[in-house]
Amino acid sequence: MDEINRNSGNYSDSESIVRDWMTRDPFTVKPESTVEEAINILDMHDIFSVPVVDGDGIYLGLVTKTVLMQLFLKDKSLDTRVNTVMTRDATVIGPDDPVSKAMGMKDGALPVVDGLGHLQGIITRTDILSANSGYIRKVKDKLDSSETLKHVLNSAYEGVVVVDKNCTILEFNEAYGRFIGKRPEDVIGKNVEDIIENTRLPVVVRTGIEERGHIQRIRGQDMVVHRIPIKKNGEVTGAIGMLIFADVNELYNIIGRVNKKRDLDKKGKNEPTRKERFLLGKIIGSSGPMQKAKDLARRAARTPSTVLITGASGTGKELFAQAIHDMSLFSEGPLVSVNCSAIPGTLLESELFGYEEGAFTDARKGGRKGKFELAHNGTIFLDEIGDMPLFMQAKILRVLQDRIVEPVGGIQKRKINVRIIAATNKNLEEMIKEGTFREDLYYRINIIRLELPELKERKEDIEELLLGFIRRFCSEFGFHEKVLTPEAMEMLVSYGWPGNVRELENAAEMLVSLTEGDVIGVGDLPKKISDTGTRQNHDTSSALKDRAMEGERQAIREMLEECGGNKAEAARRLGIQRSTLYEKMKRLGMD
Ligand SMILES: Nc1ncnc2c1ncn2[C@@H]1O[C@H](COP(=O)(O)OP(=O)(O)OP(=O)(O)O)[C@@H](O)[C@H]1O
Repeated sequence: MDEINRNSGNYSDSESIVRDWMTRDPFTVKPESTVEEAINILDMHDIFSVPVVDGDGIYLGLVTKTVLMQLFLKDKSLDTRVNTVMTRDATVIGPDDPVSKAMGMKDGALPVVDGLGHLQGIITRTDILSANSGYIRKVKDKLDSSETLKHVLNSAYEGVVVVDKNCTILEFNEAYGRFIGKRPEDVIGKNVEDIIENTRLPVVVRTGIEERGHIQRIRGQDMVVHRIPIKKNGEVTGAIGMLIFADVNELYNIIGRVNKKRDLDKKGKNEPTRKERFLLGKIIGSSGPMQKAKDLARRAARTPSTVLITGASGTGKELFAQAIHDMSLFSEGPLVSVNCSAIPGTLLESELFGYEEGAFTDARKGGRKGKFELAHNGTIFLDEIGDMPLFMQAKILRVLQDRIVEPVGGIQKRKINVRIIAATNKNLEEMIKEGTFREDLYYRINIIRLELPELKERKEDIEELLLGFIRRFCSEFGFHEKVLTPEAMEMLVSYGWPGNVRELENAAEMLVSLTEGDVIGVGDLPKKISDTGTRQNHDTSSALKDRAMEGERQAIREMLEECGGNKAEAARRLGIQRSTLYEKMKRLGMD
């Protein structure tokens, strides 16, 4: 039997295989069939040849029209059995052979015979034609997609280089070429080490381990690169190198933008992020003015704009400044506080701007950095800015405008990147009228204005603050948690708190430290507080309190409804601790 290259092919995967295109279950004749029977089959089905197969499906030979014609010429009987006249050495083909091997066949169809000699089918000229058109389509698609790939590579903003296992460059896009100043056609086919300095693609090819997000210095510029091995059947056949950003600063900008966007996305229109919730959660108080202040702080943190925090002493200005810094894009940098009223005017300049060596008699060797420079990439908190002498007001105007500092006695100016938060308990508008505060400076700092109300204007917060502070001090001092009697609480709430939250915090500390036992009663309160708790005051304040309590009840009820009764979620959304919510509900008779 003459086989066409059976098992000899090392054909490409995409080439058509006989098994996929042959005609299965072809017409056959038995060896004992007569020539007449064979002629009938060929005639009836208009075919050129018919295979002869025994009872076990084993292929024996082929009866063709040519052979039969010759029989007629020799006057042979129609009863002659086909096994005596069939062609035994006709060409056959294997089911796993490529269709291309069947091309150029003589007999119209080739029997397809497997390794055990069984007839699997026949492959006709029509089968070959179908297979070929399928193959051509596949090749065309492939060509199209490689064109598309080339186009994608060349329009990519990132540099891309592809090497084979010998580190020879196979692909090299235009972006990479622009960056290293070489044309792709000049580098393809060259060894990558001769083209790209410090390349680690050979290492990746050798180890098969990918490297993502590495910094590589190319042409004096730090680049972020990925190097990815290409594997086939577990073996490394090459690697891809990608230059991701034109320079690392761009990466930082992108990270900043991504973080900002993530924060914006997370807050779904205006919802605080987790970090914001955590930081603002440290600021106790859920009264309307406090919620407004927290919301403004959160929004201010998302911009680099200067913030002016105003409010009486002890209202939490510094606490808010800290929270804004912690929530802002400057939180990776330091928060540097300067109390403008505590530093003598003469020293303030060198304190803020630093000085160069030899700037004045006592100047430290090597000079000293000022607070503005120390706050570089972070936040500077100018506390009590209303107490800054006029000559200094003029000097810091320049920094606020251009972010440029000039150390005392220095000639070199320095550019700084800093977020400014100023605070004061003074009435700056009045000071401008009096001529003690510069109007131009005022407009420079009064960009985002956060006004913190006095405690007496948000009495609803007093209980929450007291409970929070008492809990904190008990835990700090290792005490069992102490509770206030309702009368003591009422008296504390009706007190005026001229020193605001600072005074209240100190009072809570004193009460926790000095009260014996776990219950803090009216007798434990400082005289100034119990004295003001007269009946008269008490009457007016309790009417006020009733209204406030009803307001609170309603707010809690609504939030609980919104949260499907989930108290933890309701507390979170109200911006208070879960335990505070429980305590409040108990006090408001909502259990
Ligand atoms: N809402 C609050 N929640 C918890 N603690 C607070 C709150 N407000 C203020 N405090 C605390 O009260 C104290 C005084 O606050 P802070 O120093 O921020 O006030 P200030 O307005 O900057 O005061 P000053 O004007 O006197 O500098 C601090 O210990 C602060 O942590």
